[in-house]
Amino acid sequence: MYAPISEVFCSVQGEGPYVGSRQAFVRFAGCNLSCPYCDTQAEDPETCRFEEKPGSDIFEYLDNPLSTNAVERMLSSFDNIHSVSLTGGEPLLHADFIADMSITSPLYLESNMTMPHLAKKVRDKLSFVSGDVKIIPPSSVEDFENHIERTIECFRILKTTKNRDCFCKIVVTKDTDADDIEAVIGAISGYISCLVLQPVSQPDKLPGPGYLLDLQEKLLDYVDTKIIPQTHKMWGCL
Ligand SMILES: C[S@@+](CC[C@H](N)C(=O)[O-])C[C@H]1O[C@@H](n2cnc3c(N)ncnc32)[C@H](O)[C@@H]1O
Ligand SMILES: Nc1nc2[nH]cc(C(=O)O)c2c(=O)[nH]1
Ligand code: SF4
Ligand SMILES: [Mg+2]
Repeated sequence: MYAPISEVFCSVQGEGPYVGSRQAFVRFAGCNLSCPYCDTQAEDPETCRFEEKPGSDIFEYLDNPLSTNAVERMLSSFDNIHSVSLTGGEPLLHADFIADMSITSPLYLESNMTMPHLAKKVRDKLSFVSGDVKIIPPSSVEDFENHIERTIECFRILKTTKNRDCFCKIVVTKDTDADDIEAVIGAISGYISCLVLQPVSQPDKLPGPGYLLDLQEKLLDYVDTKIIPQTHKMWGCL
């Protein structure tokens, strides 16, 4: 199996409840959405950059697409990791590649949770699911109701079990509608271990602290709700 991958590196998880845990990251190229706040390049790159020594800022470049064997070889150079983060872009677009991967470290999926038929293909391989709910404007998604139905179905498929921790992250901007969040959390609260409200990184789109704290108070009626900003950007690591 082959997939376009933009980077492979070792860092610590900078978001959500596992913040600070040492991870290897595999960033798949391409996405089915275009969230207005997205901080990651969407296009398929010709090469994948591989930072063999963590934090060195020295990269080796490999031609895309990469084989599962090539990715497994890169990952085997990283020691003492908690898990391997599969991110992107949207990693579920490469569900067959993920299903084909054979590594001993636990797999941690970062997904936009919009493609339930692909979620089914990888369900049994995942130990951690960091599932986003994308509250995005009509310009970014054709049919919002159907988008949310598919999101709920993905959470049902990838829900927390005795072998898997599934939690939810929502990027909150000053345009995010609290009622939209409440409706979807009401539907998925039984599937997740917690909800993380992730304030958007762009300062001009940031909601005020009062808005976030009111939202947290409301959502705590449904599920354990934390407010955690991205931390990796603060200290300049990948
Ligand atoms: C780049 S995405 C890749 C995985 C998947 N496509 C998704 O959106 O979950 C990884 C994480 O970064 C978050 N993210 C992207 N842009 C952001 C921003 N400007 N501020 C805060 N979080 C952001 C996403 O919401 C997601 O939780
Ligand atoms: N350190 C670090 N933590 C992360 N958590 C989610 C990331 C992502 O882009 O998916 C990410 C990332 O790119 N770097
Ligand atoms: S789903 Fe993830 S990668 Fe795709 S545009 Fe949205 S934030 Fe970016
Ligand atoms: Mg990121």
